[in-house]
Amino acid sequence: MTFGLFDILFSDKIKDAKIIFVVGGPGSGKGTQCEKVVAKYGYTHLSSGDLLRAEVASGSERGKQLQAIMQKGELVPLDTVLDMIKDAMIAKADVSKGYLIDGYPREVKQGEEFEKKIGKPCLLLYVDAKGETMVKRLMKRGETSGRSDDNEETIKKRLDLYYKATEPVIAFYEGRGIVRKVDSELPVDEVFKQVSTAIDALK
Ligand SMILES: Nc1ncnc2c1ncn2[C@H]1C[C@H](O)[C@@H](COP(=O)(O)OP(=O)(O)OP(=O)(O)O)O1
Ligand SMILES: Nc1ncnc2c1ncn2[C@H]1C[C@H](O)[C@@H](COP(=O)(O)O)O1
Ligand SMILES: [Mg+2]
Repeated sequence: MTFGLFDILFSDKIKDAKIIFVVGGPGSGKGTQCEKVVAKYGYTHLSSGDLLRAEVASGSERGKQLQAIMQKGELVPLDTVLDMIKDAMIAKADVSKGYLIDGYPREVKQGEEFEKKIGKPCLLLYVDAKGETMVKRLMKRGETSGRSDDNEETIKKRLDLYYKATEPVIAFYEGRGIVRKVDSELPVDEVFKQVSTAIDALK
């Protein structure tokens, strides 16, 4: 991997910005909590899923390929999603004091590559809910979301993949001591109190 002048300038610009990974199962409430963090703390919310859906909505050839993968509940290639996140971070580097990286890393390798190319997270917010709760929430959300992956078959695949590929991410960062778990079985505002406690504790 080579670093150019541009990468050095980017690293310098974001050196004081907090990077928070927001990890949890599909429908656990990551996006819901991130919106509240944006409102209270003014951080920049970057959801990897939202970035990918924007590419799909653009109608590009790449978007068509991504849609086929997401429809099946599978993960898109690491480089694609990391490049999108990095570009979105660069676009906000002058104004952002903190980044919420929602839905990333989905596997340990994604976390390692992020740290090589962008920087280290200071916190991993683990948004925890039971499998049955997540399925219920997504089935309900699917009535209005328009998301092609909010259907019974794809929800099951997304959940299986979460347990297999993403839960090890939490164990990986627990080893670093930066994981804070919030109980997303509780009402949204109660969950947010726990989220706020974790963010307020950051130096
Ligand atoms: N604590 C909560 N209690 C009840 N409903 C909740 C709670 N948090 C979120 N929801 C609802 C809002 C949505 O309709 C649905 C999923 O929440 P959302 O924030 O979109 O999850 P998510 O971002 O983790 O899902 P995905 O991984 O699919 O993007 O559940
Ligand atoms: N970090 C990611 N790596 C690979 N694929 C991803 C990532 N984030 C989102 N995706 C794909 C696969 C997911 O099923 C869909 C929807 O993501 P969501 O976080 O539920 O909005 O996008
Ligand atoms: Mg979401």
